[in-house]
Amino acid sequence: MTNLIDKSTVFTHTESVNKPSSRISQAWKVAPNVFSSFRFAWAGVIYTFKTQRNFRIHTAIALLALSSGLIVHVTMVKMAILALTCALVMILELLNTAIEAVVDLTVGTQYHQGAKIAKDCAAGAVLVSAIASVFQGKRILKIYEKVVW
Ligand SMILES: Nc1ncnc2c1ncn2[C@@H]1O[C@H](COP(=O)(O)OP(=O)(O)OP(=O)(O)O)[C@@H](O)[C@H]1O
Repeated sequence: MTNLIDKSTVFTHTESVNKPSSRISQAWKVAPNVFSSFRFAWAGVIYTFKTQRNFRIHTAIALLALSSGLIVHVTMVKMAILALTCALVMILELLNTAIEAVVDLTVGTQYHQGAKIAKDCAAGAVLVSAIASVFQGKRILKIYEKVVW
């Protein structure tokens, strides 16, 4: 069981939650413009890439599928579906990481049935999308026919 949150992060968050007015001013300071928002969003992607093995695997498979799509010259529409399918899996992995972090923030290392349900369902969403994307990718690319035959 991995706990994504360290104690100092929890303390800072609790402090800001207890002071609503300071939270608003902090939010303004934290993301003063749209470029900062992009930077923080990108930091989330980098964090997930660094800490989540499954996200790295999904990224590698997505790159492989997209480059295969280019190599076998699939149509633009099929390429778009392929890209969206890959993106969906990665988006759900990002949300899974976010849910894990919120659960860890709430219950820490304590066992809680609600925490188990939240984490299992979030992981289940990734699993379902990954299975669907494998079938979708195989159908679109028809790699077996092109490469094997
Ligand atoms: N606080 C908790 N209370 C009860 N069960 C928990 C708790 N934390 C984790 N679990 C159980 O342990 C499993 C693994 O949790 P963990 O936080 O290690 O996720 P993970 O292995 O990083 O998941 P993923 O591979 O999806 O990133 C969860 O799916 C859940 O069933």
